[in-house]
Order: sequence, then C-alpha cells, then structure tokens
Amino acid sequence: MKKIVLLGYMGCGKSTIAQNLSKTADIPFLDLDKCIEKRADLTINEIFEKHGEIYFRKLEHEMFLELLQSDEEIIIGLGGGTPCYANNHELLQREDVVSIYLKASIDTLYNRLIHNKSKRPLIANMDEEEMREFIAKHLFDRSFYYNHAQYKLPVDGKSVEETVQEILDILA
Ligand SMILES: Nc1ncnc2c1ncn2[C@@H]1O[C@H](COP(=O)(O)OP(=O)(O)O)[C@@H](O)[C@H]1O
Ligand SMILES: O=C(O)C1=C[C@@H](OP(=O)(O)O)[C@@H](O)[C@H](O)C1
Ligand SMILES: [Mg+2]
Repeated sequence: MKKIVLLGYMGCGKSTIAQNLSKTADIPFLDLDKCIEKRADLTINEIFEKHGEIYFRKLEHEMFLELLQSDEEIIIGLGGGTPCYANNHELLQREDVVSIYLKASIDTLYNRLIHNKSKRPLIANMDEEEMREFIAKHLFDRSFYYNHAQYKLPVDGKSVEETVQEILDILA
C-alpha cells in the first residue's frame, strides 16, 4: 500500500495537514517527530540537548525506514530536515511512496515560526532578525532535497482545508 509522505520546511504545516488529511480521508497518520519522541522517551528538544543533532538524524533515518516498511496505507508527516540527511531524499521517490512538498515562502514560514519556535531546537534561541535570515538561507540550502518530492504543492495563502483538498486531488 502507498505511503503518503508530507515534507517541507519547519512551519510549512506538515504535522497540521497530516492530521487533518487523516481525518478527512480516513487514513491513519504518523508524525515522524512524535514517533522519535516515543521511541527515545524524550522530547525533540531533550534529544538535541542530551545527545546532539547527529544522534537525532540517525534516529530520524531509522524511524523513517521503519515507517516505510508498513504494509498499510498511512500518511507520514516528516520533520523539516528529514529529506536533507542520510540520503532520505532518495526514499521520496520510491514506487510505494507518494511524496508531497508543502512549499511555503520565507514570509509564510517566518510569520508562523516567530510564534512557534520553542519546540524547534534549531531556531529556539534566535531573535526575529536572526530567524528571518536563517530561514532564507536554510530554505535555499534545503530546497535541493525538497525538490526530490514527486509533487510540489504551494501552500501560501491557503487554508488547512484548501491544502487538504488539493492533496486529495493529487491522490485521486
Ligand atoms: N493554512 C495553514 N496550513 C497549515 N498550518 C497553518 C495554517 N495556518 C496556520 N497554520 C499554523 O502553522 C503552524 C504549522 O506548524 P506545523 O503543522 O507544526 O508545521 P510543521 O510540522 O511543518 O513544522 C501550526 O501552528 C498551524 O496551526
Ligand atoms: O527542520 C529541522 O531540521 C527540524 C524540524 C522539526 O520538525 P518540524 O518541521 O515538524 O518542525 C524537527 O524534526 C526538528 O526540530 C528538526
Ligand atoms: Mg511537524
């Protein structure tokens, strides 16, 4: 069965859209970060603090591979960095995967992330000025990996419901 994989930068809406799509389409969903937290019995912040980012990326890769082994149809919301490490971007092109890049502009990401940074260790300690520059550069660096998705879905100015409907259209 196909795995529907949502990817994109922090704040683009992967977790929110995966949950809503799951309800609307009646397909179970798993958030990769939540699975990692459960496995490690630590929050994402604690994993970064106690073990560092390299350890997190290792867990992230292992957990992603594990979720892709599922025989069920599932929706997987990735973390923002998932496609950018351990050749995970190649997994986006598997035949049993439908990968969708939720493509948001720097402005959209910035406006969401300024209110929502405490649980994201990469940006938690940045001030607003720093964060804007960081997002711009980081998004540019990561776009190469995000563009390996089978579908690119612009999400700026769209409600959760509109984005969910556009994903349903892709899946139809
Ligand atoms: N149209 C929208 N689509 C998705 N998320 C939105 C939208 N408008 C506001 N948000 C908010 O933006 C944030 C997106 O965060 P999240 O779903 O955790 O993204 P990600 O998992 O990609 O980091 C949430 O707080 C969500 O409520
Ligand atoms: O972009 C990243 O490298 C990360 C994104 C986060 O997920 P969200 O994109 O869901 O915030 C989480 O996996 C971790 O904080 C690292
Ligand atoms: Mg998320």
